[in-house]
Amino acid sequence: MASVTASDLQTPSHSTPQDITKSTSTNFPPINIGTRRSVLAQIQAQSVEKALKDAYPDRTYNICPILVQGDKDKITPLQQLSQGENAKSLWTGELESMLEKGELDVIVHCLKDMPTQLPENLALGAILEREDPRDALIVSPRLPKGTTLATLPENSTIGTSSVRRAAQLRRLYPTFNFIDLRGNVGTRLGKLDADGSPFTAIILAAAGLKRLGMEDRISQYLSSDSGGMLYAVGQGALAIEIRKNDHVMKDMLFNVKCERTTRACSAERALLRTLEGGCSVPIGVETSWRRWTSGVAIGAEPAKDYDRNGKAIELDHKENINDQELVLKTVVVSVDGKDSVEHETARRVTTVEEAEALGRDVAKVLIGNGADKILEKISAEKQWAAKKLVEASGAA
Ligand SMILES: NCc1[nH]cc(CCC(=O)O)c1CC(=O)O
Repeated sequence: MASVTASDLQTPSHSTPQDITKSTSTNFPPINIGTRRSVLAQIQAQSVEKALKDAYPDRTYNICPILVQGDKDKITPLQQLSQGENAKSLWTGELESMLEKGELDVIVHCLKDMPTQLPENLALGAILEREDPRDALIVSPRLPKGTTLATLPENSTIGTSSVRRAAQLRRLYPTFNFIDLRGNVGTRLGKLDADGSPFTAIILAAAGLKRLGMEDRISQYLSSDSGGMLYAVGQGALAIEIRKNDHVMKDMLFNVKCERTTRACSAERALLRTLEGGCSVPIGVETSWRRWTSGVAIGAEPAKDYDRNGKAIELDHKENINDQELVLKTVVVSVDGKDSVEHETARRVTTVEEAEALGRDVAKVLIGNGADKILEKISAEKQWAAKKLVEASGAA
């Protein structure tokens, strides 16, 4: 069988999915979807497979769960594992080299875990519709259901390995203590629930729990108007990584991506890129859309995707996204929670480029208001820790 090249399949953007798959569909090899091995990762890969299948029912798909380095080593502390050179390759190295070699056609990621800079020959192919982006509070079974951050005991011990979550919580609740907690969702819940557990509560992304059907464990959804916590850049959204020169896949993904999520997350990622923050930097964001007419935003409250109980509110997708403006709330917090800079702004963004410009502009405002000093201090401390680590391993 002659191999199908990208130029054979170049189709005008107005073409329907059938135009691409029609007649020659049986000649196409399956689309190999790479993912990590955890249950959650595989559920996420299945939702990407479903999105692709809905748009291209004639193609065949093959989910390939891969055991990656970061999942093999569960003993070395995360921050140590992800120092310097290892930082990028730890979770994505194996998958990306398989994608480069053509053994995979797409990789499914949580957008939150994707670096803002990708390897030269790979690209972010699409961002899918966002699941609930908020953080969630899960309390010990020894506490009453419905316990909130505000009603937790004063000296509660919170399990999280996220610097962003801990920093924001330290700022709001200076009496809380924090213990590192890693592993997949099941492991973390197990550690919270165990007899003699040191944890009063843990924080997890609502998205992961919802995908696993475990949202009944959520005691409080955290947001700017409930709990005062902002989420991580890209949280709750799935991203598809492809080869940069794979124009066939690029065209296919055009019918799979969510424009609303793509614009919001593009603003968030441009902000992060400009602030040069990795996943370990305490930057919180919250994005939403609200109606915009001729320069006048209607309604003081931004349109919410989810109500206070985490129930999805129907977004009117017939409403033109270009008649809305993107509201971007941001916070940068020092690790000890003592210093913070916040900024909120709204702007109509009709393209991804405009969304990115919004993110960069907000980053500049944050820097101007003192975020640079907070981030410099964090990066100096990180370099110090890395140096100590090298010294310690040299001595061993
Ligand atoms: N860093 C781990 C990670 N990466 C993405 C998610 C949540 C799911 C998502 O954001 O789509 C999680 C777990 C967590 O933060 O609780």
